[in-house]
Amino acid sequence: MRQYLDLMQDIIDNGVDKGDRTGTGTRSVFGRQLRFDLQQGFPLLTTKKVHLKSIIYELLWFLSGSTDNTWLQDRGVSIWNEWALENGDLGPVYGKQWRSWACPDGSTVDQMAQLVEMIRTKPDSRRLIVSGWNPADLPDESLSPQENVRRGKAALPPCHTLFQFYVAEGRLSCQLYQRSADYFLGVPFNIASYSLLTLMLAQQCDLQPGEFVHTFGDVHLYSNHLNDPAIVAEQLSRTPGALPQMKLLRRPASLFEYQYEDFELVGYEPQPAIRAPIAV
Ligand SMILES: Nc1nc(=O)c2c([nH]1)NC[C@@H]1CN(c3ccc(C(=O)N[C@@H](CCC(=O)O)C(=O)O)cc3)CN21
Ligand SMILES: O=c1ccn([C@H]2C[C@H](O)[C@@H](COP(=O)(O)O)O2)c(=O)[nH]1
Repeated sequence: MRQYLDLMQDIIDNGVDKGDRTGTGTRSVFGRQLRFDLQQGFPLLTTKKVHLKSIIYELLWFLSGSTDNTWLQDRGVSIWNEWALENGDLGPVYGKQWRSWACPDGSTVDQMAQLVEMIRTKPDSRRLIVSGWNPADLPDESLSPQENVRRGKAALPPCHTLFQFYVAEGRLSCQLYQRSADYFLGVPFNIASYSLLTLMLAQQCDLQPGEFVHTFGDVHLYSNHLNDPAIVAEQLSRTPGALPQMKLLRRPASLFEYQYEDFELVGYEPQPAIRAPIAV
């Protein structure tokens, strides 16, 4: 995961200091890419301990089509708490767009089910795409996440906006376009989440995993992470270790039937966790 630290240094060296929606302030660059060969191990950061349980449950939550934060809270995952209404509602976020995108005629599109079917039947297709970006459901940036949810909009617009798959020589690769990336807190989660999704889809479609290509729009370090020597500087002072392996212990009947217990991470020996405040 040397490339993760290299892009962190790139943001520090080449970034521009800007204000942002949360009022925290960021240093950012625009347009970057990381690549991970999924045959070389599972790309979970080793230079800090990453809480994989939250990542797995969040992905299973997206795949279930839920947009209710209480599903996560019931499983001990608190990463979406700051954006939800008291009843757990987050508005039409990822789960809704992935599994039941609303059409003007009242019908819905299950983009994930269609994706599995397309990879199986038309692996050479150049249309193996899922979009979370639905302009009809976008929040008003001048209102709080909760106020947007009350008005039927998403709490946040999707950060991982669009992803595409590619099949060649029996391998399945995934490229994500992430429009906005909290490099210290969000990105380690996003890398692991999409890598895991690619492993699951490969298993479901009888393919081997290929590459995860992570393309960024606005990739930023929040100034409170950057200016705290115990956060970004500490991360950069550490040397990456060997990557762990992710084992899928069972082949469920569909993409939508995986359970937390189906995943086993082997050989993860991270350095200690680094706590950081989240910008809301
Ligand atoms: N500013 C910001 N950054 C994000 O990454 C982000 C948002 N907002 N809003 C929506 C979701 C929520 N995500 C989050 C939220 C919290 C953590 C976080 O605090 N991570 C801790 C561990 C927390 C845990 O797993 O319980 C970490 O040290 O990685 C990570 C991603 C990703 N997204
Ligand atoms: O999966 C995620 C979700 C969110 N983020 C970050 C990126 C930004 O720092 C904020 C979202 O704020 P916007 O003003 O909507 O861009 O959350 C992430 O990195 N990964």
